[in-house]
Amino acid sequence: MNLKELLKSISKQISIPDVMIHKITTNSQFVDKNDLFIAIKGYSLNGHDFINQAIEAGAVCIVGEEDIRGLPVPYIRVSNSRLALAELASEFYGNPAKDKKIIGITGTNGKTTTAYMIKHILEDFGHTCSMFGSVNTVINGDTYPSLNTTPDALNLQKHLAISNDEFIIMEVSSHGIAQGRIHGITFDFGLFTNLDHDHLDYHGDMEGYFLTKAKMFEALKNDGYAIINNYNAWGEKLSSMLQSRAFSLITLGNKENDELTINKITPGFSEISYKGWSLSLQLAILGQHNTYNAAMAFLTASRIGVPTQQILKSLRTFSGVPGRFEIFRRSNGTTVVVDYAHTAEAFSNCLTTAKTQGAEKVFHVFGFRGDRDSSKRNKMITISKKLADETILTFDDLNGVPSAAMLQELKKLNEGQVISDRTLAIKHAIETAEENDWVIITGKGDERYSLDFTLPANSDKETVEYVLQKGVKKLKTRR
Ligand SMILES: CC(=O)N[C@H]1[C@@H](OP(=O)(O)OP(=O)(O)OC[C@H]2O[C@@H](n3ccc(=O)[nH]c3=O)[C@H](O)[C@@H]2O)O[C@H](CO)[C@@H](O)[C@@H]1O[C@H](C)C(=O)N[C@@H](C)C(=O)N[C@H](CCC(=O)O)C(=O)O
Ligand SMILES: Nc1ncnc2c1ncn2[C@@H]1O[C@H](COP(=O)(O)OP(=O)(O)OP(=O)(O)O)[C@@H](O)[C@H]1O
Repeated sequence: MNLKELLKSISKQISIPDVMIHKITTNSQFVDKNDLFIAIKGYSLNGHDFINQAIEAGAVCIVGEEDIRGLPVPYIRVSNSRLALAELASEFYGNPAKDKKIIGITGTNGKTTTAYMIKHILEDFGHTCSMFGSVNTVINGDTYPSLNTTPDALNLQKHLAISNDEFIIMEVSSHGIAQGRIHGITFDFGLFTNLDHDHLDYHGDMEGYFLTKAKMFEALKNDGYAIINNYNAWGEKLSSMLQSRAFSLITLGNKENDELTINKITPGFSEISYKGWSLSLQLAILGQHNTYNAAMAFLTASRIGVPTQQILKSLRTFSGVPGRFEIFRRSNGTTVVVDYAHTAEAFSNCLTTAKTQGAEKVFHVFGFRGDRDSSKRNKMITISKKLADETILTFDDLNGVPSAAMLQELKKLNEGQVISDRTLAIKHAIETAEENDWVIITGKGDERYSLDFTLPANSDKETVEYVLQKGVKKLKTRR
């Protein structure tokens, strides 16, 4: 694309070279000849510090938000580099969002599961779907690993440009919203699953976190649908905020105005009321929280036009998401669950499910990601100690925190049991548990990477398969 043409919306500078740019990048290490480099102030580093490196590597123009002069190539100063990045990326890829039907899912928990459920229902009915989320990215039937829950603006626009699918189902994280990754995108559907204490290191307090999530609904089309889970108090608050908006507001809850009500949840089977009909919702996966996710998926698919009985049929065959309440059995009968819970409410759902399934004793193994919201840790410990019979703390992704400091923190939080080596902690719990006991491991799910390079980056699923000798003979020490 011609650089002058690309920059016309943000700069009237006549000295912009008349060149075809090769690509846009925000990382000086990836700059090639004739690239446009956009300097972003990051969480830990500042892209403006890498401008000279970018120019040396061949950047023909720089966009940034700091006052910088005397560069050998044109420098365009904008008020917000991240927003400029989103606008330029959209322009560069031909404004791909405008013709797409986009379903945005936000909330603390349940985004991935709900996204998978919607994809499964729509595909069963013959639609094609792209999906951008924390587990992986699926476009035109091909699967790629995901870097972030919500792709950065450049990748998002690129993904949209290459997708030929009828629907785009995307998880929208609060970081993604705050960092302008979805700037310029408009949604046909906006889903809010719930809100629980998380990411307050980034958002300050629950109100700030909530308002960031709520911003996604500013980008909902007037003829679109907001689908909100009012069983969560934050959902109710969001619903009342959205009352006067032009789009349709559809709620899941237990009040008269709610379109779908969950009357009874039993393992694998729930009774729901939908538009006056009494229906039974059957799921092959466990976890009472999954009934809420299924109800959100139901409401979405229903508005898209999938018949009710067809939706219920698809939900019955939904096999779950890797590392989300995934169940394994030891030869002695012990049930082992790998889950991705990161909040107190998610812990409560998991541990309660084990008890309602008849677990005699529940062993709970988990840790905390280093350098991330430490204010939620006490709540998580409290709920684990209340609902589990044995709480075993271990290392999660240290994310740069020295192991000695994390060990000290774990010992302070749980005077009982701390086994720092995650594999050993999991092995200990599984080998101690008896026939009717459950071992619940929360934190890494099937996440096969680590932000830290000091510990092996195995997922909990891999570790459990190794401990149970299910095909994995040797645990890889990927870092
Ligand atoms: C803390 C954070 O948000 N980091 C994100 C950020 O990293 P970054 O490397 O750009 O930031 P940085 O290191 O401060 O660098 C600043 C700038 O300098 C540039 N730079 C840096 C070094 C260099 O040599 N040259 C150079 O130009 C960088 O390219 C960048 O533009 O931008 C990257 C590209 O978009 C993201 O992948 C990365 O997400 C990391 C992996 C992360 O953990 N993010 C979390 C906070 C996150 O976004 N999570 C949510 C989900 C949360 C949830 O719901 O559980 C998500 O949507 O994924
Ligand atoms: N509706 C729900 N309410 C409460 N907890 C839930 C709900 N759905 C899932 N969970 C819990 O949250 C964990 C993560 O689920 P899921 O991956 O679907 O959520 P997410 O919003 O995508 O989370 P993340 O952004 O951390 O990947 C699950 O393993 C489960 O413990």
